[in-house]
Amino acid sequence: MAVVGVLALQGSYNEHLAALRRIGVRGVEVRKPEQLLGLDSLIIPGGESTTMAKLANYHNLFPALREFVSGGKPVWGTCAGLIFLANKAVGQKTGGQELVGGLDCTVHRNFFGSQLQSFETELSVPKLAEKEGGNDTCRGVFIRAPAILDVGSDVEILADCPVPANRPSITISSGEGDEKCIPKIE
Ligand SMILES: NC(=O)CC[C@H](N)C(=O)O
Repeated sequence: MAVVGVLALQGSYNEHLAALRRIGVRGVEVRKPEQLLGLDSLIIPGGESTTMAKLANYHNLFPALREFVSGGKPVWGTCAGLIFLANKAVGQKTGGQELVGGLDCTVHRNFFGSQLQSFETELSVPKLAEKEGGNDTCRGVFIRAPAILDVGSDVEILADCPVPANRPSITISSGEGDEKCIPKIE
């Protein structure tokens, strides 16, 4: 049976492990570099990416995570996990944070604002339904969520969501002076 690793440093790793159990898939907690060996795929859960990065540094996990990602096995990052996988992140805390990288995109860490601007919405995912079966919509939960600002030409976008009208305007620092991030509103 395939073994799915779940990065278990901080955040919603228990929920991912419980979801895997519910569908009869073996999930294992990953906290040390050697625990990545022999996994068939990896989930990096949501949580708080700065804290997660500090813990990953403490456990010397970044080199092994990068090796796993570049090895080409499936890796799924939700929320903070997505931030981990992005090649570039903006809106970081002072001093920045280390990223695993591998996904050719730029993310904004807290694009939608504070916890109060968290929201749920129905996402249209026809391409996913075509490939995997099931409904062509799926409930999206955006908890202090990041947004993907741009992607490389090899990235396939399976779903997107309009920017909510109540999203606060955020000033982001690109490292080359401050700039205003003005999202496309559909
Ligand atoms: N739900 C989440 O994982 C939120 C991620 C959070 N914005 C961060 O910077 O890590």
